[in-house]
Amino acid sequence: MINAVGLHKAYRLKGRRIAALQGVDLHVRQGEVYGVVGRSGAGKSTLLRCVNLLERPDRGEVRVDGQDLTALGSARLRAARHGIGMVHQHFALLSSRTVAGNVAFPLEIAGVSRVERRRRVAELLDLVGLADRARAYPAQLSGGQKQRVGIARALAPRPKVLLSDEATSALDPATTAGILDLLRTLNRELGLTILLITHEMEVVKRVCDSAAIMEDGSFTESGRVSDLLRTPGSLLTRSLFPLPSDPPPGTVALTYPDGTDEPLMSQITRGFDVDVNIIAGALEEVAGHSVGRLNVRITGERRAEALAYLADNGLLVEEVR
Ligand SMILES: Nc1ncnc2c1ncn2[C@@H]1O[C@H](COP(=O)(O)OP(=O)(O)OP(=O)(O)O)[C@@H](O)[C@H]1O
Repeated sequence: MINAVGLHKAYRLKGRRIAALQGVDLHVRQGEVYGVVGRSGAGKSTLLRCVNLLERPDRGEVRVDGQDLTALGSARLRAARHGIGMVHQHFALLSSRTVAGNVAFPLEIAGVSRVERRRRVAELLDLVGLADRARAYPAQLSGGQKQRVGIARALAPRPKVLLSDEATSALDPATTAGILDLLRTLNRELGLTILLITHEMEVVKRVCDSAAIMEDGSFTESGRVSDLLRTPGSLLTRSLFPLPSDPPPGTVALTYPDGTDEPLMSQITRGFDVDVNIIAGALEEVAGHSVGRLNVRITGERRAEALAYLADNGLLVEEVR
């Protein structure tokens, strides 16, 4: 749905050249939630602005829904942007307009009739759980409610893609969870493709099907979260699941990407005559799936066979040296 290849972007600031994007390839599948996570200054906002061409990349190509945005003139680009909604960290609502007036705004610009606007605004406010606040002004809303208005407004032109620029970073954890769950629901029910940028791993953990880690203008790791959880040495896996203590050398870190239904530990103790001592462990939810991490000491003559058995059964097996 979003395919960006070889994106480069540099800024000039007081005679200094700042390379914000240094060859980013981004592939977001239709209907998935994709998170780009990284520290402040990594280039996340620049990347997002290059995806809808609010910022023109110096080099590289951006395709959204099959259309090469980098090749379009300004009129066709404006039209293409109707297919790409955006929500902002600080909501960007018009304070002089009511909730309904904010959501109706893009529809007015697009020349949608008054009757149709009313119908659509009511539908959108219902969708984001704000049907009873249509006449309120932004100043009368909580942060979470403001972001719901921002989301409803972004969805008004029926975009296929939603870009989220740190949509939850100004919100407290409970409100963040509510907004992320709303994004997940919209993703599932409307088939909306969502690209979000964030500096919080928790956001990736809660909603993302795929993710990339961004550092100094490029991706150091990217892919489906379920695949990254199977990738030895994955930074994302380490950041999502720091083990409770520094794992002692000679132990093994095990990741269960598909939950912990199989009694694999008892199978290896019986099947390979090894002893298993559990040192630390955690079970977490990742985008609605449970993922386990264990740090264990395994001893016995057939230890190597036991580890191979675990890997064959879908576990990521990493020896701690
Ligand atoms: N308009 C601009 N002019 C000059 N430099 C800029 C501009 N926009 C971004 N930069 C610089 O480009 C680099 C990447 O910035 P960007 O905002 O994309 O990072 P980010 O990961 O989104 O960080 P943050 O979360 O703090 O916004 C930074 O060094 C930033 O200072």
